[in-house]
Amino acid sequence: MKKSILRKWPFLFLAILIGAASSTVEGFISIYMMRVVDTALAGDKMLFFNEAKILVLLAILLLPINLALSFAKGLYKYKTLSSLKFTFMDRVFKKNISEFQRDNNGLYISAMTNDMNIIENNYIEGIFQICMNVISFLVAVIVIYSVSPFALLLAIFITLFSTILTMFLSKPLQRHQVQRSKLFEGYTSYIKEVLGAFSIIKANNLSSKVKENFYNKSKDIQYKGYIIDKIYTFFLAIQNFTVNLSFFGIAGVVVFMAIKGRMTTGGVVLIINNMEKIIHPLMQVSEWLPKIFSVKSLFENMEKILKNNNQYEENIELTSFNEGIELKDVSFGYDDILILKNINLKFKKGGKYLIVGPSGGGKSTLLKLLRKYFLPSKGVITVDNLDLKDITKESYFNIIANVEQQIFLFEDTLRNNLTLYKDYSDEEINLAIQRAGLTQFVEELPNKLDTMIYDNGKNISGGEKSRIAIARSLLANKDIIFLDEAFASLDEKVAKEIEKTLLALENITVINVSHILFNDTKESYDRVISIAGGSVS
Ligand SMILES: Nc1ncnc2c1ncn2[C@@H]1O[C@H](COP(=O)(O)OP(=O)(O)OP(=O)(O)O)[C@@H](O)[C@H]1O
Repeated sequence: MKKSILRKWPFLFLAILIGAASSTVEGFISIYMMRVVDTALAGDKMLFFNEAKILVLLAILLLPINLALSFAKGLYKYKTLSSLKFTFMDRVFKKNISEFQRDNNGLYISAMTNDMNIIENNYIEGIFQICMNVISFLVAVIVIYSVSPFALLLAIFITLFSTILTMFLSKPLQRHQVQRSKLFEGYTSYIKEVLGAFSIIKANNLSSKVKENFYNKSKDIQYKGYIIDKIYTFFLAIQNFTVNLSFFGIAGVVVFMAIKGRMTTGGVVLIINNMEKIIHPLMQVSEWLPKIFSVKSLFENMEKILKNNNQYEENIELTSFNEGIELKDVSFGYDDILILKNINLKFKKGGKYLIVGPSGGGKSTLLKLLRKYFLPSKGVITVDNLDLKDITKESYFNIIANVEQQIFLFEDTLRNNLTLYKDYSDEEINLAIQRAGLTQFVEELPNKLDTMIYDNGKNISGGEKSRIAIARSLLANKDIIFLDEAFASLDEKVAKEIEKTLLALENITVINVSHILFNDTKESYDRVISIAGGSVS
C-alpha cells in the first residue's frame, strides 16, 4: 500500500523544488534585512535605499512562489491519496471470495475511512511537512553560518537536545494511536450491523440495548481520543517550554557578542530571525516523525486484510464449456467441521438439476464449491475434465451466472441493474424480462426500464427482486446458471412459469438449489439430487 504513495514521488519532488525556491527567497530576505538595518544605523542613505528596494522586490517575489507551493502541495496530496484509495479498492477486488466472506466487512470500511484519514493527516501531510522543514532548516543553517558559525553551532546543539527530548516524550502517542484504530474497527462493524438491522431492532424494542452498546463502544473511542489529546497537550507544553528556553539562550549569546563588538546589530536581527527557522523545523520534524511512524501499523493492518492466504496460481483460461462438471470424492468443511462428505456427482452440459434437502444439509455449500467461491478440502471438481482449481476465476466467472439467495441491486436504473452495465439490445432485454415474468411489472413503472432502484431495492418487493436477478442471469446468456433458493419469495404460479422457462433453455446447464419442489415441474429435471447430512442421495 505504501508503494502506491511512493509511486507519486514526482508530485512531492515538484513541491520540494518550489519549497526550496520559497526558502531560498526567505533566506535572501533575512540577509537583506540585516543589510537594511546595518546601512540605516550607519546612516548610509543611498545604500539603505538600494538594499530596501531589493528587500521589497524579494518580498513581492515570495507571493507567487508561495501560491505555487500551496498548489503543488494540494496536487501532491490529491494524487497520493487517490492512488492509495484506488490501490486499496483494486486489491479488495483481488481478494478470494471465500477469504473476503470470512472477514467482517467492518474491517474494510474502517480501513477505507478512519485509517485512510489518519494516513492522510499523519503520513502524506507528514512527509510533506518534513521535506519543507528540512529545506527551511538547511537554508537557515547557511544564512546563520554566513554571519556567525559559532552562533550556528550553539543553535543546533540546543535545539537538537530539545528535539530528542520531545521525540522521547511522544512515544506513548504511537501506542495509543494503534489502540484507537483497533477500537474504530469494532465501532465501524457495530454501526454497520445496527443500521442494517434498523427495522428488526425497532420492531423488537431493542433500541435501549443497542443504545447502551453504542454508548460503551463510542465511550471507549472518545476516551482514547481524550488520552491522546492529553498526552499531546503535555507534549506541546514541554515543547513550547524547551523552544522558549533555546530561543532565549541563543538570543542572550548573540546579544552578548554584539555588545562585545563581535557582531553587528543587523547580524543580531538576522540570527534572531533565522533562529526560529532552525528551532521550528527541528521541532516540527520531531513532532511529525512519530506521527509518520505511528501509521506503520495501519499499513501493516491493510496488508494483512488485503492479503490472499491462498496464493495458488491458476493457469488455465476456460474459453468454452462443452462437456460437463464432475465432483470426484469431494469433501469440504468450514473451520474443520466437515459439511460435505465424499461427494461424487456429474452435471452434463445442458442438463437441468434440482438440488433439494433439509435446511443445513449442505446445498448452498455445494453451490459455493461449484461457483468456485471455495475449493474442496479433499477430492477434485473438474470442468470439461480440467481441474477447477487450475481454471482462472475470471474465465470461469465468464461462463457462469448466479442467482444468489441474497440479491444485490445497485442504486441505479432498472436497465443497468439488469444489464450490469454491459451492452444488450432492447430485444434481448425484453426477452429476459418476459422470461423472468417481469413484463407487467416493468409496464407499470413510471419510467419503465429507466426507473431508479434505490438502496438495494427498497422500493420494490422481494419477489420482484428475485425476478430481476433471474432476468439478469438469463440476459447474461452464460453456459451455466446456478440458482440458490431463487423462487423462495415468489408465488407458486410465477415460480412455476419461471422454472419452466429455465428448464426449456437449450444447451444451458441449470443447477437449482431449492426448498420448493413442484411435482409437475420436478419430472422435467434430468436429475433431482438430495443432500442431507453432507451426503448425496
Ligand atoms: N460460512 C460458514 N461458516 C461456517 N459454517 C457454515 C458457513 N456456511 C454454512 N455453514 C454451516 O454449514 C452447514 C450447511 O450449510 P448450507 O448453507 O450449505 O446449508 P443449506 O442446505 O443450504 O441450508 P438452507 O437450506 O437452510 O439454506 C450448516 O450447518 C451451516 O451452519
